[in-house]
Amino acid sequence: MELRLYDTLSREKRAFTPLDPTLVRMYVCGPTVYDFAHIGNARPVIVFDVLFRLLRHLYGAEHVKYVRNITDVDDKINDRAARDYPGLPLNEAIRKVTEQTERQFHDDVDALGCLRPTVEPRATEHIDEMRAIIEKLIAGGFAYVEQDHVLFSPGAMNAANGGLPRYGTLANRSLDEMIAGARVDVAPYKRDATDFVLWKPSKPGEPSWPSPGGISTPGRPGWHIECSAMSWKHLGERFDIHGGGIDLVFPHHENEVAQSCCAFHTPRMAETWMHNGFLQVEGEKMSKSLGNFVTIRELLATDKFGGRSWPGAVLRLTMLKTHYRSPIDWTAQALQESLDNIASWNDAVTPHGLDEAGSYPPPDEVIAPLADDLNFSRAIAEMHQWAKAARAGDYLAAKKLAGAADFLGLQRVAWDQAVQSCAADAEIDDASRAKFDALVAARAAARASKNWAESDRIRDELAALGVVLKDGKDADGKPVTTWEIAR
Ligand SMILES: Nc1ncnc2c1ncn2[C@@H]1O[C@H](COP(=O)(O)OP(=O)(O)OP(=O)(O)O)[C@@H](O)[C@H]1O
Ligand SMILES: [Zn+2]
Repeated sequence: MELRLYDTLSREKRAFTPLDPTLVRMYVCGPTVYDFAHIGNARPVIVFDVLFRLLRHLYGAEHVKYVRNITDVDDKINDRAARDYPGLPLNEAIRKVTEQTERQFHDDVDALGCLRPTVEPRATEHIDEMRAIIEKLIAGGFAYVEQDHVLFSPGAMNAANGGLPRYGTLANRSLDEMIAGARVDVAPYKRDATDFVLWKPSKPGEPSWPSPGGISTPGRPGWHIECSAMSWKHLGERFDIHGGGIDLVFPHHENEVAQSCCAFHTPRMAETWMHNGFLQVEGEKMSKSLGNFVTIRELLATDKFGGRSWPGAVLRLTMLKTHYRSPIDWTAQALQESLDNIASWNDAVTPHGLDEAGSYPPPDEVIAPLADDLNFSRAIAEMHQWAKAARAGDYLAAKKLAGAADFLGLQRVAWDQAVQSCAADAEIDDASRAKFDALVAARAAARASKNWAESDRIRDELAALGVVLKDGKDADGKPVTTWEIAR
């Protein structure tokens, strides 16, 4: 079966041909480990997990290598470590934060039915490779040392002749435009506004390593060089697929391409670039900085979103109902629908006595849409058809439904329990009720004083709790706003 994938670089869906069919190589940018992952962060993990499963199916499980890194060096990690463990030396505190966050991340994505990647490299274990790439870039005239920093020069890359891609191609931006649009207050160690950091000095007490480029003081790597180094170490100079969220296209992936292609004198880093769309709340990207996020853990184990906890299979199915490149609006109503789907699938397969832990083969009717740039919703539409037939007594349809669910990682073993635990409509407790009432009142006050920004902020905060606002009229016909759990 032909696999077709959309490539961000060429902006088209193309037939996928691995560089080496005996080892298909995929790299996906992983989490920065300083806090619980939110459900937006789970989207690339789930999307590329399905692709990993598909590649294993098409090429053989032992012929696919999936690398997803762990970024364990970052300012946000340092800040969190200093805040949470003020009594400990910073390096020890950092280790505590990163080890604990990595464990939490694994528990969470395991619960979402994701397979572990073949390799999960940590940035701090690849500093030698980062230094080696930086030395190559300096030697090639693509990078320079200034005030104990090493900077990459996109201008030098585009001035070089022969065989290199032009900087800006992946993001579809021209360097000239970027220069024109650059802010005026450029850091003093940069020759050009578009130059980016490969290596920087560490502050006292921060993690540090011997620096490249003849710099005598110890330092630490920039973020982009980490992925060039880890993909090189585990997949080589060129590999098949590089993935991540759409927000990573620029600057992160653009800079990875620049570093890797200039260091290894190659025209491409990855043959296919794939990016998932945003998971959104009320039309905005779910993100830590906007504060409109709900963690995977909260969804699985608390009633923070939509007034009840949600089984991993329900979260996963909800994620798979939307094409991976389209935005998803994350609502309690969508989760409730997925829960209903799983309940009805459970009813459809249970009478046929299929082995719940057994892995039935995925039907071609599911592989075919997935091989067409991961068309999840067409695959799920097939599952609904089989459920209908299975309910009417069709054993083969039940087996196909089970096979599709197993292939998609929808954890059939947990269906029965999931359905039971969610059967009773969760009661909204008094504390939540009081909190929602207070937020609605605060929003009304903000609107009365024409503070629209605050009123929008509160609406978003409620949306992130799975609560929607309802405009209505009171007994005297005056407009009032009430709330309800989105269902
Ligand atoms: N709302 C979202 N929808 C889809 N993917 C997302 C979303 N937010 C982050 N990602 C993806 O999650 C992965 C981990 O990213 P990272 O650890 O940098 O999170 P982040 O972008 O810092 O989160 P935040 O945006 O909340 O600050 C990346 O592939 C990123 O593209
Ligand atoms: Zn990366």
